[in-house]
Amino acid sequence: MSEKGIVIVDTTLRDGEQTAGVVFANREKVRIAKLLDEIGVPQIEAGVPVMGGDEKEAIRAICKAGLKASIMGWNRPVLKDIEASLECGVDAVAISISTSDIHIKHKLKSSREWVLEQMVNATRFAKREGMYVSVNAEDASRSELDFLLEFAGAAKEAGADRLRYCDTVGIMEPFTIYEQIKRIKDKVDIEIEMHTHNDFGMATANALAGVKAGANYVGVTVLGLGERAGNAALEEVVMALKHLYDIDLNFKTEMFVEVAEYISRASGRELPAWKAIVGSNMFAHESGIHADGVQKNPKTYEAFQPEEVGLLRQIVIGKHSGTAALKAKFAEFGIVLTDHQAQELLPKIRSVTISLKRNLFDKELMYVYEDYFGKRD
Ligand SMILES: CC(=O)SCCNC(=O)CCNC(=O)[C@H](O)C(C)(C)COP(=O)(O)OP(=O)(O)OC[C@H]1O[C@@H](n2cnc3c(N)ncnc32)[C@H](O)[C@@H]1OP(=O)(O)O
Ligand SMILES: CC(C)C(=O)C(=O)O
Repeated sequence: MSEKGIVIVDTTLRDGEQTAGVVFANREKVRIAKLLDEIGVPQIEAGVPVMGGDEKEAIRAICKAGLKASIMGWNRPVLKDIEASLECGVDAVAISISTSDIHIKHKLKSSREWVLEQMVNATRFAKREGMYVSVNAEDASRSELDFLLEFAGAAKEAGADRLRYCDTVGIMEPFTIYEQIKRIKDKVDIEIEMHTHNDFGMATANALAGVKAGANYVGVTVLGLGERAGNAALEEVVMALKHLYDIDLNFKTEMFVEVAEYISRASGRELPAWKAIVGSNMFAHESGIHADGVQKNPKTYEAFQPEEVGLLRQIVIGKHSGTAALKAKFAEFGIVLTDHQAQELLPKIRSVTISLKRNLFDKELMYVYEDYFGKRD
């Protein structure tokens, strides 16, 4: 594990907004930045200043909002990009260029030498302007390692503060990414940020593997929003660091659901019930054995306490419920079911849930009870 503290870099406002079809209104961008700042994000990548217009205005407004967080603008290693960032008032710039031959040849239609030259010149320029500089190796995971090392070394020499290792198309897995990050850390004395995409569902695991290998910055987005299958999710990385790696970044995690719901609304993207950490099913228990266990001790089927992320525990009565859940549910209505009554009621409830193809609401449960045992006094 890295000896340096782990720093979260949230890019919901840049890579998150690059999700095909997503647009945040300017006031939403500012509100999101304030929320991220409030929960404890130390660095916010606010967008792409060279786009101009609304984007530039929103970034400028975020810079003027008096936040504690560092505000970063994303740039190509191009003078007009960096000048646009400076005009917004950011204190940090991402200077991004591809290091893989596939990108260099087919996208940039250029050479490795050109890539190095652009990156070095842009980094020197940004440093002269007093910026914190993160040099981004786009498509690092498909780059030849020797060239990536040369790029990292040149970035360091030009004054870069860190290297952002980008698994741009999300093709890495944790064991390989661990080896790669370790190699870079062994060869070049530079801090590393993990920027991982989720094309194979491994963005969070890959980010954590990078941390284990010595990376100490982790790029994330709320809900894992981002290009294609998205990025490593803020809520997953922070909670995994806390509970699996014992690294508590002191985030206001109890606001995670509020923030996730806001981003979901602002992006027009669903917050799935089964979403790790913040989905409404995280602490909903239907299966009889689970509901029974959780009532005896929540730790039996919960990784952490629901309040820690702003959720509540729920016992759901459905097809897979058992008698312990039924008794607990009816106790909430002030009805004490005997073991015998619970056993009699269970098959009736099960058959209603099957015919409705869903769990039962409280009122429906009472109707089944009254149909069977008669109306309560
Ligand atoms: C992996 C990532 O997430 S990278 C970040 C991607 N984000 C975005 O693209 C969102 C914001 N982008 C934009 O608003 C626009 O694409 C702009 C303003 C950056 C550029 O717009 P345009 O000038 O119209 O160019 P367009 O988008 O069509 O094409 C991109 C150009 O940038 C070049 N380019 C791409 N990456 C880089 C780079 N890192 N460094 C230098 N040039 C680059 C491409 O080769 C292409 O140049 P060409 O027109 O000479 O072939
Ligand atoms: C440009 C970088 C930072 C990126 O978003 C990626 O490679 O996925």
